[in-house]
Amino acid sequence: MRLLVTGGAGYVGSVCSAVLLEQGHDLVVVDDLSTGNRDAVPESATFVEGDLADCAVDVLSAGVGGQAFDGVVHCAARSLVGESVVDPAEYWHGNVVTSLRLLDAMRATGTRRLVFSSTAATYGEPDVVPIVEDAPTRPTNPYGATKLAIDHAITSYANAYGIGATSLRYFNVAGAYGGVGENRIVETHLIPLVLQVAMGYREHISVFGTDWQTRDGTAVRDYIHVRDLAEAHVLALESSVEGKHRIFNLGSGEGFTVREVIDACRRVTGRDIPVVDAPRRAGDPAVLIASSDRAISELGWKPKLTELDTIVADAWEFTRQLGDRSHAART
Ligand SMILES: NC(=O)c1ccc[n+]([C@@H]2O[C@H](COP(=O)([O-])OP(=O)(O)OC[C@H]3O[C@@H](n4cnc5c(N)ncnc54)[C@H](O)[C@@H]3O)[C@@H](O)[C@H]2O)c1
Ligand SMILES: O=c1ccn([C@@H]2O[C@H](COP(=O)(O)OP(=O)(O)O[C@H]3O[C@H](CO)[C@H](O)[C@H](O)[C@H]3O)[C@@H](O)[C@H]2O)c(=O)[nH]1
Repeated sequence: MRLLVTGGAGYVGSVCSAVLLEQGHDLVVVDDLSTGNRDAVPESATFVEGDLADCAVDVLSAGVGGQAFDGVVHCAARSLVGESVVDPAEYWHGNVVTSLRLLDAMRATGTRRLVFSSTAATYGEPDVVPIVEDAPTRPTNPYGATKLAIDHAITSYANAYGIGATSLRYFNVAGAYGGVGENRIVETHLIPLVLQVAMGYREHISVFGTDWQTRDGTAVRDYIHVRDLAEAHVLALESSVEGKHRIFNLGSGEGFTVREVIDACRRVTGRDIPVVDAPRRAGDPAVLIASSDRAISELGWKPKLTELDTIVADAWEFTRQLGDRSHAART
């Protein structure tokens, strides 16, 4: 297929691009490099630097390479929970308006397949874990609200205009693949931050909240390897059904506390990782664990790299290889 990957210079988008290229697809990547890295885009993809909100129609109208597109993998977004609380306009415009422009461009150009990076943040604080796709959606921050709004728009566009769409609700993505991993200018995610401590770029890791109702008082998350995640995108594109919007949760189905993740990082790196207990972070739910049963049965998805130590080991390998070239080493 000839595919457009939005946000393909970002963490998830660049790994998805690498895996789609391995499967023989032809790719154009659009990214404004607001949080992505140009060198994360695979060499064999055509790269267009620009804001998707401005260039979606031009790119999809066969503006690059002169050929129509079969589908879009839409990863581009603003995705920092805390920032979305402080600056929601950036999120409603950057995520919702931009995605509507993309949907309109798909409609105008007859582009039939869409895979969208949705999130566990659409559910908010769950009543029951593991979380199934029919669980109530009550996002606790503007980031999750914008992603839910886009999911609703996609449902309407799919039903009315015949797009075959899939929203993949990722839980906590981690690990690395093909030389690409987490290397953001502003890093807020637990595993890359802990590994930065192991590298000596930070003095300690802060544990946000030690009084949650969990086995050790710290918050529980479901970590999914980015390689397994990318595979779900391939399956979703291949099985797309015109006029239908499907939603799938993607996680490993097992929850780990913040302290358990730090212990895994100590095991894998063999390094000292000092910890400082800190207050809860605004907007954080206590426990998020996915039920991925629907993706397994309907998409035929088979996550293979589900061990936490494997996920951390791949992230560590990437972090070490990147070394002084990382944003963390330079700040
Ligand atoms: N990382 C996670 O744990 C996680 C979990 C759930 C959902 N998601 C979603 O997955 C997607 C990718 O996340 P990520 O962790 O790779 O983030 P990221 O910040 O590494 O990647 C996002 C990319 O999109 C680009 N971008 C943003 N706005 C753009 C625009 N208007 N035009 C063009 N490019 C634009 C950025 O430059 C960046 O390269 C996001 O949609 C995010 O909401 C991520
Ligand atoms: O320095 C830190 C960073 C994080 N945490 C804790 O570690 C856990 C995981 O935090 P992350 O920031 O790594 O990930 P989140 O669970 O906040 O969010 C991620 O997963 C969500 C879905 O589960 C959303 O999709 C979101 O986009 C994505 O960043 C949370 O309890 C957080 O409070 C710390 O204790 N210290």
